[in-house]
Amino acid sequence: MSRHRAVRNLDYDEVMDEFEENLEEEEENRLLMEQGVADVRDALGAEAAKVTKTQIEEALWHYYYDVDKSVTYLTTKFINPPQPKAPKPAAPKPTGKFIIPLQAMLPHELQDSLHWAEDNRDGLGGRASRLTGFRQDHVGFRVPGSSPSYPLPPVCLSTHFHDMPWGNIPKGRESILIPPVVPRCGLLGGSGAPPKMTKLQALAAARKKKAQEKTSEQEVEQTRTQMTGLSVSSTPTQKENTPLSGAFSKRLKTSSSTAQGRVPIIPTEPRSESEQSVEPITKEPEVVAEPVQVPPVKKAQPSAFAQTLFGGPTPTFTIQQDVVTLGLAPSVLEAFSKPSPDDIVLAAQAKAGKKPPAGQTKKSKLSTTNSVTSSVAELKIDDTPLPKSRNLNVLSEFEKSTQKKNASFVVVGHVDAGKSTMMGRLLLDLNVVDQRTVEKLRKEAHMIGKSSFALAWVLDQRTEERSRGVTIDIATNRFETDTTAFTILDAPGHRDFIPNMIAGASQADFAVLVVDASTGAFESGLKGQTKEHSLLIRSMGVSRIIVAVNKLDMVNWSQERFDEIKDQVSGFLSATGFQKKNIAFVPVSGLHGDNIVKRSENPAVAWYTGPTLIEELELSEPSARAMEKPLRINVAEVFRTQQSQVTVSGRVDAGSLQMGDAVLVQPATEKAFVKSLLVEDAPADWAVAGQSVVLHLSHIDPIHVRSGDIICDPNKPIPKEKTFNLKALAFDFLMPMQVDVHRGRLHAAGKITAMPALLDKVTGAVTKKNPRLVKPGQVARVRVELDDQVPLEAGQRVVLRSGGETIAAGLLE
Ligand SMILES: Nc1nc2c(ncn2[C@@H]2O[C@H](COP(=O)(O)OP(=O)(O)OP(=O)(O)O)[C@@H](O)[C@H]2O)c(=O)[nH]1
Repeated sequence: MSRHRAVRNLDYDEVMDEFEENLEEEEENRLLMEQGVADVRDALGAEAAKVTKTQIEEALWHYYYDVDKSVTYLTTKFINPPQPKAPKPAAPKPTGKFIIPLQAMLPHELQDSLHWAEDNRDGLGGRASRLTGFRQDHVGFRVPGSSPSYPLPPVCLSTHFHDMPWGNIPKGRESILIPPVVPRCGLLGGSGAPPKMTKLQALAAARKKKAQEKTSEQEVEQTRTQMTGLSVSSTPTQKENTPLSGAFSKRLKTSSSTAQGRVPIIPTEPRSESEQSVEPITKEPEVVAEPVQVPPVKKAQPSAFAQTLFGGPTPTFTIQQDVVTLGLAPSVLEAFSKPSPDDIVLAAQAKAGKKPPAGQTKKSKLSTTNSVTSSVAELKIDDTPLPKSRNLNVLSEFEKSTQKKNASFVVVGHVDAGKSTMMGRLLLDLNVVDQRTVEKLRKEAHMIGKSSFALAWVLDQRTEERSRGVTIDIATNRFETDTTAFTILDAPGHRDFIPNMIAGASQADFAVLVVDASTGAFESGLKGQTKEHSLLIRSMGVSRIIVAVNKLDMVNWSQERFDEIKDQVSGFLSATGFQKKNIAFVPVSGLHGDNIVKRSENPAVAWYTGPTLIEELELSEPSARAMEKPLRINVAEVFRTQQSQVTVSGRVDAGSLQMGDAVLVQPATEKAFVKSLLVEDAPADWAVAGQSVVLHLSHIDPIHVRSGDIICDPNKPIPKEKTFNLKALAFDFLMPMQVDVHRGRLHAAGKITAMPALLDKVTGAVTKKNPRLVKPGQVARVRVELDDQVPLEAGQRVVLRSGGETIAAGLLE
């Protein structure tokens, strides 16, 4: 078994613990020796002067502090040495029948020394052989590796070598043989005073001996497992030698620490067979007379373990050495022979952008590449200069301007009530759309059997809308009268597209409610979206409404029908919250253009002398503008243009802005700059509340801007809320339930968590606390909790829907 394997099999923690314990025992041994010397001197009496203290100590050490044996030995050897016997005739040389090892001819002290040396071939403490009871008698000596053992007669060197020339020493020059009590070769390779055998050395030797007997692969695997679980702390002293940072450096430090503190780290070359031989021992000192001199002994190379325990040549720490001298299995060595991919990445990061070194696995390369790619992708390097601001006083500019007043209205009503056709007619008669375009649309509509939708196609421009004959999303268009610039928000009437209608209604100053006057259509519409749209627009703050009683041509312009519808709708609208002064009725035919822009020339409509639709529109005042409040723009659409990767359209709900302004996008909380802007589709330097704008933003990534977001003043941003209280008008039964919250283009999932009170519709006073149920038509304070944070603030209007139905709408408190 190699020394490495033996070292691996040691439990280093246990060894070190015992080493510390034995330091204390060293002191006990010293006291014991002093006491023994004193006892021996007492026993020798006057003869004690003939021996030195060193001889006494060696005797005591040899006989394990046995005073009697030590006295006998000292008396025999030093005080009353036996007279040398006369040389005997030459002994018969051993025959070839019995080959007796030379060791067997040595005195038992030398035999011990020889065994001790054998035990120390590889540098580990062989003195343990004596402490562990390994004593060999010179009779029946058994040579390891040879068998059988042969009983031999006692021999002595003087007898054995009596015929040797150098053995014929003149009598006067004879000296007394003092066999070395402790051999000078071995563990530490020292030649000075014999070191004491400590328990720790004995333990190490015993374990080595034991470890040598273990050779199975199972034990190797077990050792690997133990090494894997080995846990040691790092020491700062290794930091100087391990300049790498990160996990790799940490592991190096740990490894070094382990080696330094517990494991031998000096790589030692395996000794040659010659070095491991017992040849030096065979040249051990002869039995010579005084002076006592120990012949030079070849120094054994101190073992790595011995160096660790007792010190030795200054070790040289290198990373590779640390790993190698751990004596790990090849697979383990391989695993730690190179920096791990993580270490490489960390090192590369530390070196700021240098290429990772080769040798990584494909997987690590891929992950590193992905990481770098994503990092690069996340880099937002917008080196375009910031837009220059003219630092205008926008409100002052607005006052000085000669712009027409802006007004936007949403066109609502039941599906197929004629909303798009009516707006098409309006644009046609206002020459916003020329007759040629309408003729073209008429032909196209005719080709698919939808000739009657030609005017509607002026606004319904999507293929699906045209093929299906229904409006799907809000269609915007603009026209101007002498006094006002109008923005049309043509909303879908189909119930499936209510959220889009809500988005349109949120941008409107007032509304045009289109009612189909044909037989049966009005009634069905009243039960359908006529009623729902009316409730919604009122709940969303629209206070002015123009009811266009359409398709009267289909009922021969019946005044009765008109009056009937007027009565029913006005009653309903009043109940919804519209004031009578803000409700207007106009008998029209969108398809034929009666009373849209031009007063009807049909005699059947002579009974109506009131304003046309366009006149009613002009009579409608836009709602109050919150120009002096912090900037709030409700983002309707986000798209890409030549001017900017991030272009948004929407309506300025509050405040003002100008080119070059910094803005904040919520809920992303991302800053951007207004590169340029359009107001009512025309380039402008500034915009104020109530205007529809298109903003070209810079210094922001498109992923941070979505429909429904709020662009706001970065100094006074709109808060992001997850819960809010709502003063809601119930369209359906309300109770704690899941709801969808709609605000403009924003849709957010949430739930009604509480209904603190029922409120009076007019005064807003609490009429009942904590109702279990809110009935349709009642107003209540409800608490809504959202799944995610949403930019919300008091004064905003939101709609609650559930299961595809509008169940409530109201005002944030
Ligand atoms: N006779 C007659 N038909 C009309 C009039 N206005 C619209 N229509 C017809 O009504 C049908 C629906 O018209 P649209 O304008 O698409 O109705 P809408 O309200 O916009 O429909 P959605 O937007 O899908 O809800 C078309 O066939 C029109 O020709 C009208 O004044 N008289």
